[in-house]
This record gives sequence, C-alpha cells and structure tokens, in this order.
Amino acid sequence: MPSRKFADGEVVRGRWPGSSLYYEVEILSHDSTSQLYTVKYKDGTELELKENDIKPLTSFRQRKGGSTSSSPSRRRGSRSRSRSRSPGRPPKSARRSASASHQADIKEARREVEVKLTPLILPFGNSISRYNGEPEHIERNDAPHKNTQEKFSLSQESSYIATQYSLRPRREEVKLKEIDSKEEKYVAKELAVRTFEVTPIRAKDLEFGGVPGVFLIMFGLPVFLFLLLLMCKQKDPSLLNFPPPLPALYELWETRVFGVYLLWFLIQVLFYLLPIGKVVEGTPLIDGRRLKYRLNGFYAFILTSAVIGTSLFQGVEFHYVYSHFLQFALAATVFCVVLSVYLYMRSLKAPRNDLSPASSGNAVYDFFIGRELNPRIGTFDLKYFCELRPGLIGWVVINLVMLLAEMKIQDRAVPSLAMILVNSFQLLYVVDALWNEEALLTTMDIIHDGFGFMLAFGDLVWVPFIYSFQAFYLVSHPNEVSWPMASLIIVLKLCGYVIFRGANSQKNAFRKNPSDPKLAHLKTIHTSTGKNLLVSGWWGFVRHPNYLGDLIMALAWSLPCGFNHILPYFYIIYFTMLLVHREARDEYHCKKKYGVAWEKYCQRVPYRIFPYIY
Ligand SMILES: NC(=O)C1=CN([C@@H]2O[C@H](COP(=O)(O)OP(=O)(O)OC[C@H]3O[C@@H](n4cnc5c(N)ncnc54)[C@H](OP(=O)(O)O)[C@@H]3O)[C@@H](O)[C@H]2O)C=CC1
Ligand SMILES: CC(C)=CCC[C@@H](C)[C@H]1CC=C2C3=C(CC[C@@]21C)[C@@]1(C)CC[C@H](O)C(C)(C)[C@@H]1CC3
Repeated sequence: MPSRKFADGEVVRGRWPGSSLYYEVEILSHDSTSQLYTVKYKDGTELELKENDIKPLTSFRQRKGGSTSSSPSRRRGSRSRSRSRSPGRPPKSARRSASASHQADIKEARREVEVKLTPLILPFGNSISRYNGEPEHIERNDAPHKNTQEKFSLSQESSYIATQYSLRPRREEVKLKEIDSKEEKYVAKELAVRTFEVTPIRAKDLEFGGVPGVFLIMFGLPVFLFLLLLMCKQKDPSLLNFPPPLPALYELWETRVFGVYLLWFLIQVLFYLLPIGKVVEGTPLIDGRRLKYRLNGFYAFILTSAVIGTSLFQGVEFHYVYSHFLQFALAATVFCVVLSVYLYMRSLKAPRNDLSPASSGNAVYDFFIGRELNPRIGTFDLKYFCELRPGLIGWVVINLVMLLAEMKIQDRAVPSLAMILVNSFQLLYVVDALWNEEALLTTMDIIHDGFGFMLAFGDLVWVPFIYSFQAFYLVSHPNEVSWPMASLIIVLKLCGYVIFRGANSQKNAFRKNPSDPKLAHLKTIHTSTGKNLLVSGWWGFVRHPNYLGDLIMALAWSLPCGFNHILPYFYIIYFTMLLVHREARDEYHCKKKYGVAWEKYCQRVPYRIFPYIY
C-alpha cells in the first residue's frame, strides 16, 4: 500500500484548485484508494486534494512579504492593481513564459484541474458550481444585501473553469443569511481572483465549426467580401448576374492606396493616444488585475470630423476613395492579415494568464479566435483600439464618401433622401457606440474572445466595407423614397434605437450599480455568482432585447434602398445570422456561469430575440 506523506490533524498548505495559491489547511483524512486527502480550510471549506497539491508549512516560512492569510475567505490585501502574490506563486523571473508551448500549458492546466473537489461551502452560494441547489429567488431590485454581492463582477472566464470541477456542497445547512456580508465580500473577491484560470477548451467545445470551420471562414470571408463589392458595381446587381466579372489581382493592389490606409490608421492611433478623456478600469481579469482604458473615442470622432471637414474645404479629392474602393478593401485586408500574424506571434510569448479563455492550443483555431486576450504595447490596447476607431469611424467616413460620390455621379445638387437616411441612421449608430464607449468593456469581444483574425478582420475590414454597403449600393442604384415611406422608416429606426439603447443602458447601469434607485422597480433573479439577472424591464421582454433593437435598426438601414434587389438586404441577413449565433454562444456561457438561475430566467423569459417567434 503506498505510504502517505501527511498525517491526520497535521496543519499544512493546500493548493486552491485551479490556481497556484496555497492556504493553511488541516488534514482531516486520507483515502488510500483514491490517494486523496480531505483537508479543511480555516473558513470551514473542505476539499479533497492530491498529495502534490499539499506542501508542508515549512516550504513557505522563509518567504518574505508573503501573505499570512490562512483561508481563501480570510486573506485580504489590495491586489486589484498588481498581479497576484500568492504564497504559491513563483518569483516573476522563474515563472514559465508562454514561449514554452501552449501544449505544455494545456498539460499543466489539465493537471491543475485534476484536483478532485468534493465540497465547497460558500456563504453566498457556490459561485463556481454548476448546479448547486442554491436557494434561487426572484426579488425586487431593492434588497439591501445585494449591494455587496453585485459589486464583484466575476469575470466571464469563471464559467470555463467551473465546469471542470465536480462540486458538491457537503455542509448544506450553511445558509446564505447566516453569513456576515463582509465575509461574503472577501470570498467573492478572492474567488474572482484566484479560482479562474485560463483553461484550454476541449476539442468538442471549439466554436465556429472548430478548425475546419474557422479555416473556411478565414478564406471565405475575404472572397465573399470582394464578390459582394464586385456584384454591387454591376449595372444590374441581380443574383442572376453571378459571378461578376473578376478583375486581375494586380489591378486591385495599389501601394498608394495602402499608404493612405496606413495614414488613416496612424491618425487614429494618434487620437487614441491623446491624454484626454476619462480613464476607467475594465472587468477583472483572471488574476484579479483590472486593465485601464482611456475613453476618448468620442473626442477622436470630433477630431476626425474636423480633419475631414478641413480636407474637404481644402479641396481634397474624396472621390479617390470611391473610385479605389476595392483597392482600399484589399489594403485593409492585407493590413489585417499582417496584424493577425503579429498578434499570433506575440501571443506565443504571452504569459498564460494573459491568454483568452477562448483559445484552444490549436494554432489555426487560435490564429482565428485570438490567443491573447488583451494584447497591449505599453498602455496601447490593440483590440480595444481596433474595435471602435479605424473601422467604426472609417465606416462613417466611407458613408460620407458615398454621399459625395452619389452627388457627383448622379449629378445631384443635394444627396438623395435614401442616402441621407442611410447616412444619418448609421451616423447615429456610430456616435452612440462612441458616446457609450465604456459599455464595450463588458462585451463578449473584450472579455472573452482573444484578438486574432476574427476581430481584426471584423473590425478593420468587415465593418467599414460591408456595413457601408447600402450607401455604396445607392451610388450606382438610385432609389427614390417618398416622404411617407421615409417617415415610416424613421419610426422603425427610432423604435429599434429605443430598444437597443434602452436595453443596453439598463443592463450596463445594473451591472455598474445594482442598487441604482432608477432600477429599483425591476425584478431580479439571484444567482450563485453574486451577480443577479434582470427579469423585468427590457430583459424581461426577451433574453436579448439589445439584439432585437439592433436588428430592427438594421432593417431600417436597408429599406431606403428599395426592393429592386436583394443585395442591400445582405446586411440584415448576415446580421441575423451573426446575432443568432452570438446569442447561442452567450447562452452557452451564461448557462455554465449561472446554472439553475439561468434556467429559471429562461423559463420566465422564454424567447431569445424575437418575441413569440424565437
Ligand atoms: N453591429 C454589430 O455588428 C454588432 C453589434 N453588437 C451589439 O453589441 C451589443 C453588445 O452585445 P454582446 O456583447 O454580444 O452581448 P450583451 O450586451 O447582450 O451581453 C450579454 C451578457 O449580458 C449579461 N446578461 C444577460 N442577460 C442578462 C440579464 N437578464 N440581466 C443582466 N445581465 C444579463 C450576461 O453577462 P454578465 O451576466 O456576465 O454581465 C451576458 O453574457 C449589443 O447591443 C449587440 O446588439 C454585437 C455584435 C455585433
Ligand atoms: C464576419 C466577421 C469576421 C464577424 C466579426 C464580427 C464583428 C464584425 C463584430 C463582432 C462584434 C462587433 C461589435 C461591433 C461592431 C461589429 C463587431 C466588431 C460594435 C462595435 C458596433 C457598435 C455597437 O454599438 C457596439 C459598440 C455595441 C458593437 C460591439 C460589438
């Protein structure tokens, strides 16, 4: 029979599962069959640990300045800004860098999650358990105890670790109310910081059809983009005229166009770096750090407008962008490929904690989804910058270019009503995004997806060159819109906007301050993570009211183009597919994160996006 290293009653340090942090524990017993020790933390938490995850107290005694805390719930300190300094964390120099292969990371992570957890008693419910049997209840949003709970925004990553464990409460008699709220605060904070590490996802969890799927998307999307633009350039853009005449590849490349594109990008970089605008903290990362972001997107937009206005006044020929539209699309695509290669290469040196929870260890998949979560050069955040600046602001500039091209080509003194509608609707959308810039920090793109080809292409190519498609279409396919029709379209757009903005603002306000008096009338479902879910207001209507609003707006963008061709409706077709897929991804993550509470929410609010339909 194999010998055991630690005796019952011995006080040692036990590793907190899924992390490299060790806490003082007492050995309760040892199971000779499974070779697991049952240990008890000072707050009463009992877990089963492998021998490798237990160290004698003496291993830690010499360490200077280490934490003296003895249980996950008791340890405290101001670590929101610095990296975790747990007793188990090796010195920085000795820490393994990600230049060691991702496969090695996977092995290590798998070894970590092998720790078998049996019970975990948490004062506010089991924050990392999937189905914990916690007392779910629906309440109005004015219960005072929620304040403390809601302050902790546990990062989305929690869900990826959570399902790796089999957690069962051993002392079910511990009730939520018996626990003092201060203690809750520490436990929740500590869990957010310690237990959630990047766990490589298993092959079956790969999204977008796995490796073959992303491979197809990466080649298919650029081809599709060019075909669409070429189709639109035809006099009769009917689908019957597919395929459009294809230009030679060398005709599409112009170094001057690439230069103009780079200039545009650099101007946006410059505006991003301006020390104007509020600095805010993002959602906590897996190691508890919160990155800082400067919110100056709206200023960048004002400055860009000033630059564009001055250039127009100076007689700069904006028609060049229209006449070289495909060349610009190619320049942006080339730039995006180079950027994606750079992002992948640098991610190989990134520490494991900096990797995206979506990354898999497969090079092709990770090149697509993005391996590093928040690639930064100093304080310059590449993903955050690309998401809102060159592409989104570029979209508005391209729309303006199309408006001018329409006037020139159709010899108009003023732009058509259809063009004005499309331009102003989309301007409102972009200004809204920049005005509410902070909301971007809680989107799936920022907290879950890495920065790779998908977002680089989406942000830098797809948004400016596809989202401006209606304006591009109207340049060569005029459509006269009557005023009654225009009024209907405007009403539709405003309805969509009210739903989109109302839903996003309601959720953002709730996540920022759950006890906001303005939200006191809303009902919520308590969840075990400490974060609650809204079940009335916009979020009680359908489960993704913001997507519904976005889709209604998308329809209003296409309608001014008339009904002669399907092409201008491509956007709404694509967007419906994108949001349905995105909703499914979010649903999957929320189910993992909130367990029964999410199922309760689904029962209460059965429709996902379209009431009574889907
Ligand atoms: N124009 C475009 O191409 C695109 C636009 N968008 C728009 O971007 C915006 C952001 O979208 P996206 O990031 O996908 O998703 P959401 O803004 O809808 O965020 C989803 C998250 O909200 C939280 N949540 C879900 N239900 C509730 C509830 N009942 N109460 C409180 N919180 C809840 C959950 O996170 P948690 O609980 O962790 O807070 C969930 O993961 C949307 O308006 C969308 O339309 C998105 C993609 C493309
Ligand atoms: C086809 C392909 C490669 C798709 C990638 C998807 C991207 C185009 C979108 C993913 C999420 C996005 C968001 C916006 C634009 C489109 C992308 C990048 C967004 C910036 C639009 C403006 C909104 O107000 C928003 C800020 C909420 C939104 C965030 C998500």
